[in-house]
Amino acid sequence: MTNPRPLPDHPPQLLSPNDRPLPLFTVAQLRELEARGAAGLPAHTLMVRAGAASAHYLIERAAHEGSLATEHPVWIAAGPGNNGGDALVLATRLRQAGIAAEVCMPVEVKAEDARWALGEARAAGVPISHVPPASLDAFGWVVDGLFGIGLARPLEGIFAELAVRIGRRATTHGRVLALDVPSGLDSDTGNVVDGGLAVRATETVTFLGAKPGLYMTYGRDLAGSVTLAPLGVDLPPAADVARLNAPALFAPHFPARSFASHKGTFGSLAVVGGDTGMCGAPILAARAALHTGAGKVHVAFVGEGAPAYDAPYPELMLHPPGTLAFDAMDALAVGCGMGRGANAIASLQKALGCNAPLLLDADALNLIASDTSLAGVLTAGAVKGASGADGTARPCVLTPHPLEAARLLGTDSTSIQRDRLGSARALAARFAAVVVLKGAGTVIASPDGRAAVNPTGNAALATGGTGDVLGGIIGALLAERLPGYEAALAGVYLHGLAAETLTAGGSGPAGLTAGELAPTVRTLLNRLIYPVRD
Ligand SMILES: NC(=O)C1=CN([C@@H]2O[C@H](COP(=O)(O)OP(=O)(O)OC[C@H]3O[C@@H](n4cnc5c(N)ncnc54)[C@H](O)[C@@H]3O)[C@@H](O)[C@H]2O)[C@@H](O)CC1
Ligand SMILES: Nc1ncnc2c1ncn2[C@@H]1O[C@H](COP(=O)(O)OP(=O)(O)O)[C@@H](O)[C@H]1O
Ligand SMILES: [K+]
Repeated sequence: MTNPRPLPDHPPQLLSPNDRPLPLFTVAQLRELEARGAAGLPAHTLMVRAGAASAHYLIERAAHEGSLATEHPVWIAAGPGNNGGDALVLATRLRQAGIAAEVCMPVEVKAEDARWALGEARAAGVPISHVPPASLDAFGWVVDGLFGIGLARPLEGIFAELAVRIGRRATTHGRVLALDVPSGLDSDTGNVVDGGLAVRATETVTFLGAKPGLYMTYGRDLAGSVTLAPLGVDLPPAADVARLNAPALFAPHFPARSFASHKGTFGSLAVVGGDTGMCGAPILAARAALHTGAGKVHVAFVGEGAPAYDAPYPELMLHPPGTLAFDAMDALAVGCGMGRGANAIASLQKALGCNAPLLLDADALNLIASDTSLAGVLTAGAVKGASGADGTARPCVLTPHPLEAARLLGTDSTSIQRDRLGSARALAARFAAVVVLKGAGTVIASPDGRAAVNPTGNAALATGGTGDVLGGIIGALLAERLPGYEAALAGVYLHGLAAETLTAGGSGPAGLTAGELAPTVRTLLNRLIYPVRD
C-alpha cells in the first residue's frame, strides 16, 4: 500500500475565466496537450493536482458559507475512467483535511491512474459504496466525477439515473460541483452527447484548459459557473484554437477620444432597412449606434410611410427610400426589418457595390441565401473588389441567428447547433466575412481562422429586437473604424454584458425590452474603454 501524498504546500492555482481571453481547447487538442504535459512528470501527477485543486475549491467555497459540516458530508460520484480517478483523489484530500466525504462508485474504476487513486482512497479510509443512497438532500455538497472528456456514448443505466438525481439536487438544493465537465456534456460543442442525458451542476472546476462547450448551447446551463485549474501545465495555444471573448481582444482597437476630434472622427453609419410597417427595427439599431459612439447616424428606409424623424432621438437622420448617398457613409448596417421586396434587393445591391464596411443582418442574409448572384457579389467584394481607404479588403460582418445561418449554408438549424463553432467557421470561409453566429454562446469567426466564444449575455436577450440592437452596435463600431473581427467581438461582448447588468438590476431575465440595452451599452463602453482618470 502506498502512503497518501501530502497536501501541496501551496494552494493550487484556480482561475475565474471572467474577462480573460482564455484559449478554448477541443478534446482532440486536450488529449495531445495532456500527453505533452504529463511527460516528464511523475506518474499520477496531473490526477493528484486535479483532485487537490477540486478539494481546494470546495474548501474555499465552503469557508464562505459553512457548507462543509460533519453532519452534512460531501457525496462524490465516481465513474469508471480518469474522471472517477479525480473524484477519488478529491475524496482522499477532503478526508485528509478532516472533512467528511463518501464515494459512490457504481462500477469499479478501470483506468490505470484511477486504480491508483482508488488504492489511495481506500488507504485513507474513504467510505466507498457501489449503490447510491435513497436521497441526496442531506449532503453538504454533491460532486459529479462520473465522466469527463472521455464520454463516448450517451449515459445509460445507473449513470443516467445518477445524472438525473444529481441534476434534481442542483435544482432543489444547489451546491453541485462537476469535475472537468458536467457528465454527459460534449465539451467541444455544448450539446449533450448523442442527445442523451447530462448532469446539471451549479459549478464546474475544469482541468488543464477551458473548453468551448462549457460556454455554448446547453453548456452554460449545465456547467454553472466555471473555474479553471491549469494543473501547473502551460498550454501553448494552437493556431486554430478559439478564445473566450474578452476586452483584451478588442479594447486596443477603439479610437481615442481626443480633444481635437469632431463628429467626422467617429464616422457616419447608415442603417438600411425598414420596409413599410417594419420601421421599428432600423430605429432600434440606429439608436443603439448613437449610444455606441458613432459620429453621425442615418436611417435609409426601404419602404414608404416611414416617420420623418425619431421623436425621442431627433439626433437621428431619417431618409425616405432612395434618397441617401451610401457612398458618403463610413459604414452600412443593412437588413433590419428590410423585407425581401424589390426596394430591399436594390438597396442591398447598392450597398454591396460600395466600398464602405458592411454589416449584414436578417433579411439581407435571407436575400443572399436565396440569390446566388448576390452571394457572389458579396464574396467577390470581400475578397478583392471593394476595398477600404487603405486598400485592404473592406470589413464585412454577417450576424445570422441559427436559422439564417442554416439558410446561408443550405442546411437546417439543428445541424448548425450541432457544431456552432464549426458552422461559424464554415460560414466565414464560405463568404470571406466575419461571422457572428448568434444564440446562447455567440460564436465570432473570422475568415483568417480566428474564432471566439462569447461568455456574456443571458436569456433576457431572448426577445424580439435585440438582434437589431446588436447590428446597430457593430455597425457603429465599423463606422468608428474598428476592424471587422474586433468590431464583432466588442459589439457582442457589450451587448451581452448590458443584458447581464440590466438583469442584475431587476430588468431581466423576464421582460427586458431591446431598446433598454443601448443606454447600458453606453455606460459599459465608457467604463471599459474610456474610463475617467484622475
Ligand atoms: N489523463 C490526464 O492527464 C488527466 C485526466 N484527467 C481527467 O480524466 C478525464 C478523462 O479521463 P478518461 O479518458 O478516462 O475519460 P472519462 O473518465 O471521461 O471516462 C472514460 C471511461 O468511461 C467509459 N465510457 C465512456 N462513455 C461511457 C458511457 N456512456 N457509459 C459507461 N462508460 C462509458 C470509457 O470506456 C472509459 O473507460 C478528464 O475529463 C479529467 O477529469 C485529470 O485527471 C487531469 C489529467
Ligand atoms: N438565451 C440566450 N442567451 C444569450 N444570448 C441570447 C439568448 N437568446 C438570444 N440571445 C441573443 O439575442 C439576440 C437575438 O437576435 P435575433 O435572433 O436576430 O433577434 P431579433 O431578430 O428579434 O432582433 C442575439 O444577439 C442573440 O445572441
Ligand atoms: K464530470
